[in-house]
Amino acid sequence: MKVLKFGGTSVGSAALIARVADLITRATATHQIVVVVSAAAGVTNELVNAWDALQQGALDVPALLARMRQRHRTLAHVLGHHAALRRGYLATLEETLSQLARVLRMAQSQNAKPAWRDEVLATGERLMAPLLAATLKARGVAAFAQDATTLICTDARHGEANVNLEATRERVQQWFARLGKQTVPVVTGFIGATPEGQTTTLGRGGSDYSAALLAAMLGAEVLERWTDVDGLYTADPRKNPEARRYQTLVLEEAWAWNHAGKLGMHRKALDPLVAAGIPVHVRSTLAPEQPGTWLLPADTPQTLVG
Ligand SMILES: Nc1ncnc2c1ncn2[C@@H]1O[C@H](COP(=O)(O)OP(=O)(O)O)[C@@H](O)[C@H]1O
Ligand SMILES: N[C@@H](CC(=O)OP(=O)(O)O)C(=O)O
Repeated sequence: MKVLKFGGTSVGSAALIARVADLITRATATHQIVVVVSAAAGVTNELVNAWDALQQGALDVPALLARMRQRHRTLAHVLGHHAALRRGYLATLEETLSQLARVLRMAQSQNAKPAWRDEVLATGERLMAPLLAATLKARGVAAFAQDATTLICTDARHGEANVNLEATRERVQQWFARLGKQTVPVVTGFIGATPEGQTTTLGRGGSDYSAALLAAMLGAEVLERWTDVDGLYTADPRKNPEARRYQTLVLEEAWAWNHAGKLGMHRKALDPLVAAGIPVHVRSTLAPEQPGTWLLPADTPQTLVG
């Protein structure tokens, strides 16, 4: 099986979501697939800003809800003429926005708690996973959205929660064993929950870590990390035009560089993969024909790449 992770830049428009759904559909022809998805580009930032404004007593809740509704209604154009799927998604959108409004109003009327901030930040992923699942269903794929709060067990360090690996492994493996081989779960990245069921977040960029946990715990053949650049570079290619793409990296070396902040991924993104010896293939959703970058465990036979 493979785990495919799509970051926010890969699902930032209806056209990109359609492209992502096509990539996933193609992958199901040869592999059992688990998808991990982030919030649409910019949505988590908007939620962070909203929370900060709330702290200063300056948040306009109806205006925020209207912007979130508009953005996701526009993204839902990807469902085209699939009226029932579109209706289903719009109902989920309204339920999720009502939940967001409820938490924001609670936070406005009492001392805002870090747990509520995580509940607010989780909204972006909770709006994207059902949309991508519906888009896959429109292509005949048996997909469903999976809220990761039932899979990723964490402590209560809100904003940057620590994952309980043993509890998470047990849940993830039991959950996966019950899935049909043709079924494609679309899991919300970035979020988990405390043993009491309180939503937590794994730190900004945390979907990389969510995907790595699932890939390691399921013994995936590979974790495909789909993003907006065609691999990992010697420096951030957006800031440094001289940056050069790596074709392959030794996973264990990349792990150290990533902890030093040099590869643009969540700090813990490679931890579970190094421990389990799972390769990573970093690829571009904008240019899927490009070879990308392979991160290979030190003992991988080179013939596996290709
Ligand atoms: N060494 C690096 N190699 C590749 N990309 C990097 C590197 N350092 C930083 N980045 C940045 O990481 C970005 C992709 O990560 P991110 O913005 O989180 O995307 P996603 O939406 O896929 O999660 C790239 O657009 C790039 O600017
Ligand atoms: N949406 C979250 C989690 C994440 O990982 O996003 P992305 O994959 O787009 O970096 C964030 O912006 O922090």
